Amino acid sequence: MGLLFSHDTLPQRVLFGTGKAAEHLAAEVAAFGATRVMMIAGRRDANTAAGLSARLPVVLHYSDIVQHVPIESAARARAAAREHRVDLLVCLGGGSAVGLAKAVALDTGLPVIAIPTTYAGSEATNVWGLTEDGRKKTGVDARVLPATVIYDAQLSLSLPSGLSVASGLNAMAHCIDSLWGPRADPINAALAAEGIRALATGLPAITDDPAGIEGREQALYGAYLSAVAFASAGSGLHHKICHVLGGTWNMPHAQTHATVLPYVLAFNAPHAPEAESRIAAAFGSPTALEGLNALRKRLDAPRALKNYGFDAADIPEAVSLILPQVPAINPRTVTGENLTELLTAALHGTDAAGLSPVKA
Ligand SMILES: NC(=O)c1ccc[n+]([C@@H]2O[C@H](COP(=O)([O-])OP(=O)(O)OC[C@H]3O[C@@H](n4cnc5c(N)ncnc54)[C@H](O)[C@@H]3O)[C@@H](O)[C@H]2O)c1
Ligand SMILES: O=C(O)CCC(=O)CC(=O)O
Repeated sequence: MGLLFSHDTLPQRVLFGTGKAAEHLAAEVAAFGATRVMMIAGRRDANTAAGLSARLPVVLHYSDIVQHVPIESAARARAAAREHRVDLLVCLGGGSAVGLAKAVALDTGLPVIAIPTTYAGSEATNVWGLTEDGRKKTGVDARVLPATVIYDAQLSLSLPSGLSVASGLNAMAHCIDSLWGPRADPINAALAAEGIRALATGLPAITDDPAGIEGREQALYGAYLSAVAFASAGSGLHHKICHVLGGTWNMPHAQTHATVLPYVLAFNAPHAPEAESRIAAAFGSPTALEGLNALRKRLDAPRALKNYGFDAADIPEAVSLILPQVPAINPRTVTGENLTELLTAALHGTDAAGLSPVKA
């Protein structure tokens, strides 16, 4: 059969330019006609946020940001936005800052301008996430898609190499999972392949020269492509696993993704030949797993879930929480047995290539 697919492109303006964030932000705030801006940025970013918004009509600087957006944190931010009669949300920071802005937008319908400083990619998706009683819930809603994204590599220079690697591999996971996600299509695949290439170029450049701009620009560009592909394709097996681990054991998002990725790739790739050859080609390596592993080695990537708050005793609960969420279509059938094997290998950081092949 020829090509047969449907694809939704999300409406969003992207402004890219190193050293241009203040100029781009001022123009966007003016274009919105905003007069009461809520600036969401963590304490670490307070000075940068103040500098970027010095001449803007900011009525509230908000810094109470918690990873995985607990509902209590969302409620506080929503109340503050209402109290200050905010008409535009601007968020500066990683996925946690963007996630909080999305939580406010979900409730209020306020537009969001996102200025990301990690490679998490939340800025380019219409996906929200909230955590309640140790369970992370996600959903899709047009209201949470930032209207404008402003990428400025200068603002990511302070992201330490280790976090850059972990976050960049979070973006890599968006690319790889989008090749077998529930709504995978050729457009997502093209974006993902270019995202893999950009990240595989940018991340080593960052670790070689953390103060250099080119690697940071490539990583931001790759992160954007990865998020567009992920938003369109939907969560595949990898994201379902990391979503449960992050929400239930409050594990650090980027490091969890970076650790789990080679195991899901080793698990699925032998059963997804088209995805496997696309990933391999994007890495310029004989196989997808070899390409990813070579990059991970070069970057000294996060290796074992046991280093991030997960324990062998947690595996049965993780399996029981993940199994009902496994996408209906995955290249390889997921069972309690093979999922336990995958999580056990990721827990200890053993060679992903050693995962058992599917039984005939
Ligand atoms: N909804 C979506 O589509 C989507 C996509 C990806 C991630 N997320 C969510 O985003 C969150 C994770 O985002 P994250 O991995 O960016 O983590 P994060 O935003 O929590 O940032 C991680 C750490 O890096 C620090 N940091 C961020 N930028 C920095 C910089 N430039 N310099 C120095 N330090 C910096 C932060 O202060 C924090 O301590 C999770 O809650 C995840 O679920 C959502
Ligand atoms: O905002 C969320 O928590 C849900 C989407 C998400 O986290 C994507 C990812 O796992 O990287």
